[in-house]
Amino acid sequence: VGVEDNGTIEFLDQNASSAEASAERHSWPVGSYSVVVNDPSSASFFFPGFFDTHIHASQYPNVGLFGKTTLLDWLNSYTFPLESSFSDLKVADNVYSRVIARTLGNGTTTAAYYATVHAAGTNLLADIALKAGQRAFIGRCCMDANSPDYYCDKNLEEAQRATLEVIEHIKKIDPNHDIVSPILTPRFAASCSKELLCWLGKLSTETSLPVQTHISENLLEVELVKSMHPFAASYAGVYDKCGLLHDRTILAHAVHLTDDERLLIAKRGSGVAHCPASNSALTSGETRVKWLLDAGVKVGLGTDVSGGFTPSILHTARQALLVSRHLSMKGDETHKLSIEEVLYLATLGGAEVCSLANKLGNFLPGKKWDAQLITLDCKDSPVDIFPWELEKHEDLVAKWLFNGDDRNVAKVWVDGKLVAGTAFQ
Ligand SMILES: Nc1nc2[nH]cnc2c(=O)[nH]1
Ligand SMILES: [Zn+2]
Repeated sequence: VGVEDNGTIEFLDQNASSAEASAERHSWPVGSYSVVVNDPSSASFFFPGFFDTHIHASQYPNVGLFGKTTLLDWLNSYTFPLESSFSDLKVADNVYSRVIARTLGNGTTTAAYYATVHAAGTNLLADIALKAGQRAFIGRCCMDANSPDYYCDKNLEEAQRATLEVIEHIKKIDPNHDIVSPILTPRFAASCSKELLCWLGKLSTETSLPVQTHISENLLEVELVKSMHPFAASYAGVYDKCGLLHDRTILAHAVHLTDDERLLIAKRGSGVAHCPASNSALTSGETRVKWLLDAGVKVGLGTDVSGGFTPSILHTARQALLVSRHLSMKGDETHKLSIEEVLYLATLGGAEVCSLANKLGNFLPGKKWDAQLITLDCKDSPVDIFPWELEKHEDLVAKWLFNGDDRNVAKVWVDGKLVAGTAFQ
């Protein structure tokens, strides 16, 4: 793969014998290129970097901790107490550094992060992502209603001020948002006033900034939203009436949508972050991914750490495949997702949800080199490969999906730069 200095993919050679030979064939002058070559006789391959379209960076210490709770009691007993501790920047620094190192090491080259309500901690998350070289959408969590006194925006004005502070900070550290971008983040309709939702919708229209939020994750939550916001006919309608449903909006979960909501979301061009590990852990339900795709809704994968127990998108893709089979066991085979389909959700699907498919998501020349080098025959590999399997590329990918982990991620590039992996020094 020939990559220009600015990280853009210039060419792909299926049969390159060496970097030099390949560069010469494409008339690249010596020294002006960077060509990465993979040995086809090894159990290794390049793969596009993963997109995590929904992850709460601040909840990383709680991965695996959810007991038998469901969404609303989980928020009160596990989540809000942890997030409130991010008023301490030492806690924020420790957790954010580790979650970024961990996700990058698992091949996540782009992540849409929730931080907490704290502006200073959220700014720190942006600093850490930029320094580590991970593409990141950074959201300060807005929550001015129906939230605990010890952890909330005290009023509308406070939510507005803190939101603008984070946008300003990120503009300063990455003016063109090449690597880190702010994302407007109403936590969910059940924790925001109508005034705050509509202010964020207006801000999004004026600035073109993206939006992320939760939708229809849990049946009790759906009822709560209905009672809090009777001005709209549906959960999706609340966001729509406030100008928050557009083609830069990421909606996490979307488990219990009605058909009308599905069509509205498709019409507005919003994307869904499918979070299968979280939906199983918190017994939220089973998102009908094929049903969404059939209507033209964009779908990517989200770990939803720490409703989800794994920071790995590979593991999340595995969960997406299994959840689709649980849906199909109820009698409708059309729900079943293939290996190719869940890996599409993990990469190009995620790029579409993040409105980045024009520059990321696969290896078409002209796109950016955000990539992983996967090696299945590495030291301590969790995957056993047999000699007769080396030529069967589809089988190698299947074995990787079901048994691989971060030990198989040898190198991770973002924007053409090597940023992580077991071979990263
Ligand atoms: N999974 C999940 N759903 C939410 N709904 C509102 N907040 C949250 C959260 O932190 N995690
Ligand atoms: Zn979430």
